Amino acid sequence: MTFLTVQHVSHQYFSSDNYTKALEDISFEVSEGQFLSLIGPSGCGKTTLLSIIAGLIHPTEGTVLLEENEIQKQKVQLGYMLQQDYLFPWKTIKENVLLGPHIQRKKDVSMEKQAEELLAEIGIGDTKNLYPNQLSGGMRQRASLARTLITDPKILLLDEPFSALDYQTKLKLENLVATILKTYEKTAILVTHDIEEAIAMSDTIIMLSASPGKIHKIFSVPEELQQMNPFEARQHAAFPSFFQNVWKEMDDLGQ
Ligand SMILES: Nc1ncnc2c1ncn2[C@@H]1O[C@H](COP(=O)(O)OP(=O)(O)OP(=O)(O)O)[C@@H](O)[C@H]1O
Repeated sequence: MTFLTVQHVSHQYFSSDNYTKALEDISFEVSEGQFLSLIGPSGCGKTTLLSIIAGLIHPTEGTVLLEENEIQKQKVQLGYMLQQDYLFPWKTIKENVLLGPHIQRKKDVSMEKQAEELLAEIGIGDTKNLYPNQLSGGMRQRASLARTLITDPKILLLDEPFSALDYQTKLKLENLVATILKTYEKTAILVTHDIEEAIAMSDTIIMLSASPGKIHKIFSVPEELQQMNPFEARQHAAFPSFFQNVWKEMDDLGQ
């Protein structure tokens, strides 16, 4: 069954004296457990599309359905991971992770145990009583991942979550996120400027063209790369030729 359906979505931003046509007639489907990436030139509407899928922006035209119900008419648990971690500086890492459950009034010992287990699983168990300013950027993004996962979101929306990290940390985090999402069988949509990252992490890549953003091409990542973690995928013989195909297509957009 199709999990998420984006149907004929167009969006315009209006201001007092003009308007910007950000997206035009975007349609695609995502199945449960799929990892989809959105790529395209700067300003092509990737973040706008992610915000529409999150229900934060109402599209000028079209609809987004989750399990056949309009996303804006239901209370869907979505997870968001952004370039900035937005951890609260006055709360410990464990308290930050427990923020979602506390808002949902799930304030019991089992949640605390789950937070600790999650932090341990993503490799920062010993930071639970520290404050965000005592952690490196990569560790903070790990904490942000734990905070997202503890609410058991139906979909994870990832808006360039690794772009502020150094290359080494970024590779480690890509691996961790991909592995965790596979383990928990989560559906994810990643916005990225990085073609390599999109190939290494996802099953499907949607390339948008700009002004307004339209679907230019949908790529299926080669099966053998999908089976691997991002680090292994980058080493595989099929990676460079597929990268070249995607790169050429992006280059042909000339934007
Ligand atoms: N709040 C807003 N008001 C008016 N125009 C906006 C607003 N947000 C985005 N836009 C415009 O909509 C278009 C798409 O922007 P969006 O941020 O979605 O693109 P993007 O592909 O995510 O960009 P980037 O890759 O640079 O992050 C751009 O022309 C942008 O200037």
